[in-house]
Parts: sequence; structure tokens; C-alpha cells
Amino acid sequence: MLESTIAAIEPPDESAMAAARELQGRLTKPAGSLGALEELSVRLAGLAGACPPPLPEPAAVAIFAGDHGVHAQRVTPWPQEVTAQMIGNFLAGGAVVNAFARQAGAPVTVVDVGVATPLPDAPDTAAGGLPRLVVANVRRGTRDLTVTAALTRDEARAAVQAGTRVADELLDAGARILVTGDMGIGNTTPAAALIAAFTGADPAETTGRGTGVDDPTYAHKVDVVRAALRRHDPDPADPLGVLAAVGGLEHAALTGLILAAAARRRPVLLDGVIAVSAALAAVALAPAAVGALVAGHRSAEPGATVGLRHLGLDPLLDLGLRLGEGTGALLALPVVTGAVRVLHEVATFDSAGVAEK
Ligand SMILES: Cc1cc2ncn([C@H]3O[C@H](COP(=O)(O)O)[C@@H](O)[C@H]3O)c2cc1C
Ligand SMILES: O=C(O)c1cccnc1
Repeated sequence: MLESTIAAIEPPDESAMAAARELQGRLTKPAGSLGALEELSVRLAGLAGACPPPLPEPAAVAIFAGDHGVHAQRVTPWPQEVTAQMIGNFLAGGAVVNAFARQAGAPVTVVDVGVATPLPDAPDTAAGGLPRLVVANVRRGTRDLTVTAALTRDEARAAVQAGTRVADELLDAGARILVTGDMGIGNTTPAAALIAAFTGADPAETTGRGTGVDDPTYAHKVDVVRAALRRHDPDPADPLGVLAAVGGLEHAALTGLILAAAARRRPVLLDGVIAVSAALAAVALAPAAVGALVAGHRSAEPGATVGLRHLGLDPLLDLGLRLGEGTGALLALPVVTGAVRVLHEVATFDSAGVAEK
């Protein structure tokens, strides 16, 4: 199943890109005046194989949640139970991601792909507007990657496939763009390890303060990432092996979501450092998947910048966010829609009777 998804991912359609570039040049604005939006519109035309590409509406947010054995190494000050408790908050509509999703008009799906502690009772989602919960728990949290591989290869594959299934469901239901979200206390540590493994950057460059650790904890966290890489020596040519050795269940599921969307020529709006680490795995598995990726924002986590550089992606927003959940990506959604809307709605010099220079 994963192999057929990967095989279906094609490079961008050059003629649709050329048509979008040409159309941008005829619209009633100075050439290039929409800056990064112009190149984004060209990329989305290439992905869709059409000019103009479809408006990315409606969007759908998928928040993948998992726990982490490396939590035992005190890489985060928060108790592990907060992952499950925040799922309760998401399902009740009370988290930051819910506020931003309501603003964007995007439904939220919360996926338990590897939470370790019991989930709180879900509120009655029939009430309308509240997120849906999908239970696809592969195991109750990863193993401690400083001691052993975080996941078996089969577990990593199962988590990737959970992500592809969720993407397929959301796209079948009519979503035209997928927005990535994550929840998992401790998950910036495996993200830093994945980014170091796929880019070759030093753990000191890929590790950040996550929820806001103090100086001694930060130094320890860098050591933990360094020790994990030394122990497992993950091979970037074996992306599933990297995800298994030093990844997380939500990271692997996000990799699957990206691959499935790319296979169906639909864009994925990336949130923060967890999404970037998953994107590196997806692009290692299928290089052409990069054509489906839009970087929503530049997370304050330094690994996100290292990963985006490796992917050749420029983030749309740079607001110093360091939350995750999908928050930064949701704020960028109107920018993506605007970039495409220009190709649909703006008059040409010819049609509007506006003189050219
Ligand atoms: C209340 C709360 C809400 C969150 N929402 C997202 N995260 C974010 O912070 C966590 C990663 O940071 P670290 O690796 O330092 O633990 C993840 O759960 C991520 O989604 C949160 C964290 C907390 C505490
Ligand atoms: O940017 C992120 O994705 C992020 C940053 C800190 C904590 N959790 C997530």
C-alpha cells in the first residue's frame, strides 16, 4: 500500500506551471508585485496539473497525537498525560488550534496514533462544529530512543499508513488542502533527531527549546539527540528505518499524510518543526512529494529552518510561533488561498482595458 502511494507521486506539470507564469504576467498588476504568492501559485498549478489550480477550499486539519519513550530522559518539563488531556481540549474546541480552525472555517480531525495514557471521554461531537476523533493507536507511545529503537519497522509503517488513510478520508470527503497538526509531549526531541538524520546537520543546530526548557535541560536535550544518533546511526537512504529508530508515531503518520496528498496532487500546508521533520521523511521516500508542500510558517524551533532549507521551501509567515498543533499553518491558509484566487479572479490588462507600460 505504501509502495503504491509512493509510486503514484509524480513531478509537477511543467506546462501548467508555464501557463500560470504567463497568466501572472498578464494580470492587472506590475509583474512580480505579488512576491512569494506568484511563485506559490505557479507551484500549485504544477501540483494540480491545471491553470488555474483549484481554490484550496475547503481545508481540513489533521492533528496526529502520540507519546514518546524519551520523555523518561526529562527532555520536557511537562507530564506525559498532557498529550491525552490536550486531546480532550481539542475535542471540546478549547485549544488555540480550534480558535484558528474556526476562523479559517476548517474542520479538525484528531488522530490518536500513539497516545500512552487513557483519552478523556469525548464530548458529544454531534453537537456540531467540534473535532472528530479517529483512534488508530499503533502502540501506547514509542520506546525510549536513547535505549533502543523508538519503533519497529512494522510499527513505523503502520503509523505511516494510518496517516495515508486519514489523508484519503479527508480528500474523499472533499478537502482541497490538508493542514498538518501535532500533539505529543516530548515530540520536539524526535523531530530534532529526524532533522539531523535527514539533513546531516549537527544536533546543536536542529534541537530547540520545545515548550521552553531552561539552559541545563536544553544542553541535556542536545546530548540526548546526539546520543540517539550515535547509537542508531540512521541511514537517510532508508527513511522508514530512520522513522523507526529516532522518530515518533505522529511524525510517521504525518509522513503518510503528505505522501497520500502528493499522490493525489493535493497540497499539504506544513505547520512547525514536527511537520518539517515528517516532510523530510516523505521527500526521502518520494522526492517529488516536495511539490505538494507549502511551508506555512517558520517555527521558532531552529530545526524547522534547517529542514526547510534542505527541502528548498520558504515559509509564508515568520511570527516566532512555537506551539505546533497546526496553529501556524492555519494562520497561513488565507495566504495560500489568496495566491490561487488571484489566478481565478483578477482581470488581465487586455480584458480590463488597462494600458501596459
Ligand atoms: C499545554 C500544551 C499545549 C500544546 N500544544 C502543542 N504543544 C506542543 O508542545 C509539545 C512539544 O514540546 P516538547 O518537546 O517540549 O514537549 C507537543 O505536544 C507540541 O504539540 C503543546 C504543549 C503543551 C504543554
Ligand atoms: O513549531 C513547532 O511545531 C513546535 C514548537 C514547540 C513545541 N511544539 C511544537
